[in-house]
Amino acid sequence: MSNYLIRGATFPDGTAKDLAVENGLIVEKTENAEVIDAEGLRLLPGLVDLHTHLRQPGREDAETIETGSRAAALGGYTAVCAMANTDPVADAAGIVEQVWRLGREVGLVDVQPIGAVTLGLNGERLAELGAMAESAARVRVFSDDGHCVHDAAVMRRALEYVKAFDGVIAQHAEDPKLTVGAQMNEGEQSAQLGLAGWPAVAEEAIIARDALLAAHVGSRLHVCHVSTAGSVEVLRWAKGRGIRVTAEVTPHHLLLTDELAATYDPVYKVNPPLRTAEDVTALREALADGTIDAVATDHAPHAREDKECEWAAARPGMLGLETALPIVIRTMVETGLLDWQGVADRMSHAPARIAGLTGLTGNGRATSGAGAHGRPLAVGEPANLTLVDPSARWTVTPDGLASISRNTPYAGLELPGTIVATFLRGRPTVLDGKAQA
Ligand SMILES: NC(=O)N[C@@H](CC(=O)O)C(=O)O
Ligand SMILES: [Zn+2]
Ligand SMILES: [Zn+2]
Repeated sequence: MSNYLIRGATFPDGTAKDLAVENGLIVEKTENAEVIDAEGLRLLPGLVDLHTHLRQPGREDAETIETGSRAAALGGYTAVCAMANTDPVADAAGIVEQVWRLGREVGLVDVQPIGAVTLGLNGERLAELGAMAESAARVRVFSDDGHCVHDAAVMRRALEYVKAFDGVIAQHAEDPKLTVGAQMNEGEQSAQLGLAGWPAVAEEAIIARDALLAAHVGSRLHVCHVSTAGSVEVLRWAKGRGIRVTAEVTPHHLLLTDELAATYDPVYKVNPPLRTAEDVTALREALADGTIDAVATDHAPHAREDKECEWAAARPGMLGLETALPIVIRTMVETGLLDWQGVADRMSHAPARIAGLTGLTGNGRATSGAGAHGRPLAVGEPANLTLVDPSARWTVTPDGLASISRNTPYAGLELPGTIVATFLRGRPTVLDGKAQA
């Protein structure tokens, strides 16, 4: 394994200095190192994605663990949490172990499987949460994402169950009775376009209910892809009461609005739907003040036939891994809402903490350093690093992305920030902006 000297990089706190890497760790100094000139570049702890759809097993025509891992590394990620809505569903130890192992074989990012909450995502019977937690994949996050755990009694039992191993239930907050046939955000736009609406209350009511359940049970709730100003209010209230709830927002909900539905281009169809400009403003403010803890991509690749069709027939979801940091730079950093320390927190430290990937147990004691993410950029820590050129600008082209799928909503858009290098435990997975293997 090579040694690296990253020279003159600007750390999240704004100081520029050298960083040495040896045997996978950040060290005081190193010799015979490969030197990387990082003057003017930003150094971040390796990014961690709480919400990635890798589609393997089952839809390898849309993405595989290998292509998704490559997209993640190119986006500056060193760890991704793989959603359970695969085919078969990741609702048992054997399947999460398989995903985890395939991730290790590819070796470009750490793939941390998320387990399903209920068997087959059917919302009725709890999956083998304990067996998944005890498996080699060490699952801590459970989610029926794509579906809401809508039965309050099932949600309560799931929250109770995961308490034993400091697990967390990541809820796709959508009251299904309020979104039957929904195609986009319910509001002025949907009325004009004549499309069935997905009202904000369908999300907000479930977040409020689940926050109360989490408080009742004394367990941990995470809210996936928060999309409305009202949800932000509910989260603020819950956090103010000391309820253990965390939340994520996607890059697309920080940038795009429901006006794009007027194009009838299914690339803009996503769950939860793109909302209004007022919602976007509230989400940005909430991410800035910490009401929303983390940015998560909800990277949702879809095969051509599932997107290149009529709006109503198209599957919801958009690509996100390779554009997430640039969108955050554009919406949060260039607007002055978040500094780079904030970016490091919302895209690495916080998501790693929520997913239990920091290598520390709940009481702060170190377990194992090997799988640790979201750690400080300090001597002795694993060298999971992302090097960014914040002043470079690039134009998104679907064919230029590493994903198998092409459903990026940003085609033709110029974005700030390129990923120059990504290091996973001291090994470059991206160098000079190119994936290594
Ligand atoms: N976000 C989406 O629109 N789609 C996701 C499921 C989900 O995140 O709810 C998918 O799996 O395609
Ligand atoms: Zn979802
Ligand atoms: Zn999702």
